[in-house]
Amino acid sequence: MRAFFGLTTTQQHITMSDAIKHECGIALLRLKKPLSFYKEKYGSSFYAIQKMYLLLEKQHNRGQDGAGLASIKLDMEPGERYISRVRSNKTSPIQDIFSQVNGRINQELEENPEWLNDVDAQKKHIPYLGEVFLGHVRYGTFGKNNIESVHPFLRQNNWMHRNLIVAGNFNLTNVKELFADLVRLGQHPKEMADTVTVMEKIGHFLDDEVEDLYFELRDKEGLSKKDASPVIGERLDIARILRRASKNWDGGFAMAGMLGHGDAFVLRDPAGIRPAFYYEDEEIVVVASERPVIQTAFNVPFNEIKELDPGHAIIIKKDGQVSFEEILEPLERKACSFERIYFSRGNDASIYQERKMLGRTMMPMILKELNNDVENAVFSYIPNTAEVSYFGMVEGAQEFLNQQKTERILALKDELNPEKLQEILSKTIRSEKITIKDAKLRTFITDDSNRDDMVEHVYDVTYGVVKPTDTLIVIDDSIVRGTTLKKSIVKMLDRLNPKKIIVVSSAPQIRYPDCYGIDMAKMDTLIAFNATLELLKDRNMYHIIDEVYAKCKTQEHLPDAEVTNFVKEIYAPFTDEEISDKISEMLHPETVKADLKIMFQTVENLHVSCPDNLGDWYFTGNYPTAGGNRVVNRAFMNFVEGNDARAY
Ligand SMILES: NC(=O)CC[C@H](N)C(=O)O
Repeated sequence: MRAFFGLTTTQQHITMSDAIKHECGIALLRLKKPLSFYKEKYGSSFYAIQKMYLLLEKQHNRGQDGAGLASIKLDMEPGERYISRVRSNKTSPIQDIFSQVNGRINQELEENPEWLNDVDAQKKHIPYLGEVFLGHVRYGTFGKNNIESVHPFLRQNNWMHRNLIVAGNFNLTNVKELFADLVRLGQHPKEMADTVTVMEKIGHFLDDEVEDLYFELRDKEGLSKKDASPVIGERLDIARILRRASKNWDGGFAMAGMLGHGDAFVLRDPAGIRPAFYYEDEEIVVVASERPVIQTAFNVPFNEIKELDPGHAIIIKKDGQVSFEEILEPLERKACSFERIYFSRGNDASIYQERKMLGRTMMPMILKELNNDVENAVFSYIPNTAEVSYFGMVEGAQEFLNQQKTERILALKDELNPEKLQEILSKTIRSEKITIKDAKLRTFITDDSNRDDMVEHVYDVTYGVVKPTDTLIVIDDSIVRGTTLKKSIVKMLDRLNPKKIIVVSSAPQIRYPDCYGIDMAKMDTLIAFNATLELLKDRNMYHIIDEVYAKCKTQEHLPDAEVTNFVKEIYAPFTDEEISDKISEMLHPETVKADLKIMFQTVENLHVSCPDNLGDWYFTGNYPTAGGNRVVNRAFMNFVEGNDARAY
């Protein structure tokens, strides 16, 4: 039964109604020196834990469903704990895990003050005080948000090197097949979670490798079980394990792992869909999903942080040796452009420029809509992710105004006097902070009609800067479902009584589902799809839906490589503009007096703006892996069949 009155956290539902589910973030850190080194140089043996906190906190943009941290202590004696792990799916999960970690550490130090400066004793007794760390922030794309789904996942064993800890930013299109493979191998996975499936896949070949090595050491070198153990750790061929494990993975991934004895790795998918960056010096090796995170946490320059090559793994052996191995043959590079548009932090040196370019390249379309009348225009943005593209848009507007001024000055030439010149030069682009996000807004009463009313107030507006003759141009990073726009933003903006509202999306129309790590797997959650359905109805072309469905259906049993994305056919009869106009119509609330125009970035300009991240399947339907075509057809069939499931 619904609670009638009480402070409920519909905040989540209100502010997230339109937001795309972000990505996951990973952070792997290896200390190359003994703990005493960090204590001496940086004043604390908890150096790595502090760095892990920074690495995760600086990636909190990537996921708020949960967070986790695991650590490995090297060279511990039998019977001593060497693996620690903590996970949380509370409201502020990163805060929660680190307050648990700190709590444990402080408690141990309070109870044993003699350990305060004794690094050896600390390592022996205090949890988390290790040399290899794996952290994760999660936004689920598979299964639920329960604590069992929070990374890192742990596969325990009494053999040190058979302990496997895994965390990833990933989504595979064929998890169900991989799961079936495991069952075929005689395994009995205890849950149907994608991360468990991936981990068990790696674990299976890890076990194999350990066993092979053991028999080899026993038979050829006559080593006892006990003596073989450390040698197995040294000789474990991580690349071979990863090659065998990932052979049939279809998807986007940055999979990170640690083994009980201290080896660690990160493997990136062959199309480079998911990001991974690394940095190494004499003291540390670090891998994270975003570059500036490493820059900030370790104060190192941009060009010293490298991107992990697609299809490659960085492998850090227990002895600190770092190597890079090709695990999967690289495909054409199709790094996810949404990382640049929206997910990743805008303070990355390249992303910052790319986002500005995304705003700037929208200018010709905006000017056309304004009939070049920039004087009666107010430029603004939706906080906070569209802020950078807004700067680019305003720069573009300024450039246009300067051109106009130049032309006027040149036309006046002889008649020019200081007053006239002053008058021309005094014109500026009006750029204002119009929308304010009141993220903390909560509702008291949860019945739906009231909620809509409250949703309207998630954003507030700045009064007094817009005239009734003005057009208000507001840039947003992307428009998925359009719910927040319709229910909140447009209504709020209309209170300022502008003549017209233009909402600019720095991303193109999202027409297809994602299956590589963004939780966007259903067609009818996309406004571009819904608008296209309306257009098909308007023009008596709805039969296309049945035809495409029939075509999808015939492919159901084809191998992935032979599947075609037939969903493209439903968009084919229409121009981008027609779809955008339909979207404008659909997102125009009845009560709003101002004209509304919604315009989207073009795919060409997206590529111009983000030249290294050409992954654009959600806009174009061009999936970089074969499984993508299966997923998009499945998503479409799900829609037609009224099935609300994710399509992978
Ligand atoms: N966004 C992600 O990378 C999610 C990772 C994984 N598929 C999960 O749901 O836990």
